[in-house]
Amino acid sequence: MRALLAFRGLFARQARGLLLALVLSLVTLAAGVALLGTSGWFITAAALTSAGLAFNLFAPSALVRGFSFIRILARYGERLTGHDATLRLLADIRGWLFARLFPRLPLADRNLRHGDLVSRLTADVDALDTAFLVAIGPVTAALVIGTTVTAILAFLLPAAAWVYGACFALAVLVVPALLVLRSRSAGGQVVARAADARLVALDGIAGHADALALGLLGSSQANFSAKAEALATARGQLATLTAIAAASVQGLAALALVGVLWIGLDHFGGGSIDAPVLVGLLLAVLGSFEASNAIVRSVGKLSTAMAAAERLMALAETPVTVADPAQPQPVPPDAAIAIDDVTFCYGTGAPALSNVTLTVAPGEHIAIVGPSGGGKSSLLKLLLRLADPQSGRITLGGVPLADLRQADLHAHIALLGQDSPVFHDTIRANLLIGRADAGEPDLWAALTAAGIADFVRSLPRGLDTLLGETGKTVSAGQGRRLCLARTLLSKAPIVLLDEPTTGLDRDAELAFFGTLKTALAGRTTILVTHAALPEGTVDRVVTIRNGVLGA
Ligand SMILES: Nc1ncnc2c1ncn2[C@@H]1O[C@H](COP(=O)(O)OP(=O)(O)OP(=O)(O)O)[C@@H](O)[C@H]1O
Repeated sequence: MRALLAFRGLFARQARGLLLALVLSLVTLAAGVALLGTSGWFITAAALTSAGLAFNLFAPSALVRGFSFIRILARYGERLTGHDATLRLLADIRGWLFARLFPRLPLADRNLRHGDLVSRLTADVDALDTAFLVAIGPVTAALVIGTTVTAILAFLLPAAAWVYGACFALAVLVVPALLVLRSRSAGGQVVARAADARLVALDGIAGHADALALGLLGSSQANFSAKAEALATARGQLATLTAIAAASVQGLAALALVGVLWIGLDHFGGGSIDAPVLVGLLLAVLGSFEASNAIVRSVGKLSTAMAAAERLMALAETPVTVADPAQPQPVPPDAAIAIDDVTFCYGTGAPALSNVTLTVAPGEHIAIVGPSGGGKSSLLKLLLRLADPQSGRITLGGVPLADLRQADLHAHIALLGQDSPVFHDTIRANLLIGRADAGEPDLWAALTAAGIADFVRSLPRGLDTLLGETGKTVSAGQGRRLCLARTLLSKAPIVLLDEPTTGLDRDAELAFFGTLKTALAGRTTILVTHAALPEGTVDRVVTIRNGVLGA
């Protein structure tokens, strides 16, 4: 519950919409109860009055119609405003989570895998909407309706008010509270197992080609089936608890009805209440339990919302890997990069970099090559200050990276990674990520420098061509070049290229390297690659092996 309460500020931002939805759900319930009560009273009174001669049919029938219209309109309005406010709330929660996540990337906890993050950012956030829609709103509405019906009974049938009040309180407060308590662990299991199943599904899709080639599809399917079965078991447990609670509420509704009928018949015999009013009251009692049914049906989901909130808070409260300085310095222009005796290790493992010293002059192009695991990517990570070295220091124009604001540093250094994505959007939108205010001539200049302008020009829709999911409408080489154009568009004077030709055939790779010198002219460039570099691609090549820099 503590984790769920941590989101109250975001809930408060949507207070108006949520309050309106609450009022409308109250009107819906009240109209439903009034509709049933009036109908019971009306039908009984009409039946008891011979041919309706002495009974004014007009007023009650108008009331019945009026209440049903109010009920329909209020329910419609409640769904509209409730869902609108909830969707806005979910958008706020996602924005809040992303904002908390960015300074924490890359996450120190390597167990938090991609699929798990996806699961948290989608399903766990979605689970939070239930907190209001199914719990707070209906409970409040039910309490108002129950109190009103109890007050009416206290006026007309005082003894019945006690019976009804007790049954209703048990149905809307005690049963849901017990359900929340008993379903906590089942709710937690549902969330955790759903995340597991999603992870296995994502792994299965990502590794499908390999699993197929190695004949492992069977075990991949069996693994998914086992996870899905575990999830179904947890959901079954939650559903059983919810069904028991729903049956208890039905039992309490029946008890309240029999109690009111019993006491009512006694009063009817004594002449203190007439038949139409008694029937109207009985139906109103039945109608009011609609509210409690709604609570129980959905309060089971509160336990999943609580478990989801805990997972989200754990993510949002992950310690920040690198903190901004209290008094940041400006980034010096045209500055040399100086890596001075840097040693870095992940956790308590062996050093990924040992006593590395390297200087890169402004505008110089260097390549870092070496065997896999040598420490190339780790060095780029330190240059972007995604982690700090344990000893030694890195400076930019003499200013230690630790004295710069992360945002300033990242505006100064552009990265083209081996997995830089092409987004499912137009070429224009993909490029503008590099510089939002770039004009049409800038876009074409970047495309020309990246060697892909002719291709884009040949497309019927040019810059407005949709690239499809992960750029499936362009080749791997064209995708890389579009990413390079996006990197070039940024005004960053330092460019880091991490295995930019991964996935390209040798011809495409050579063509890509061929464009680098002119495309990046004037910018300090550090190219990390496994590929054999054609003569003249860079000014200097250094090798890194087992974390040690060599010539
Ligand atoms: N996040 C991490 N946590 C722990 N160890 C890591 C992490 N990333 C890399 N390492 C380890 O640090 C060492 C250097 O890895 P790094 O990725 O920098 O090498 P690389 O030269 O870029 O390799 P490749 O060419 O295969 O990308 C390796 O031993 C690697 O296992």
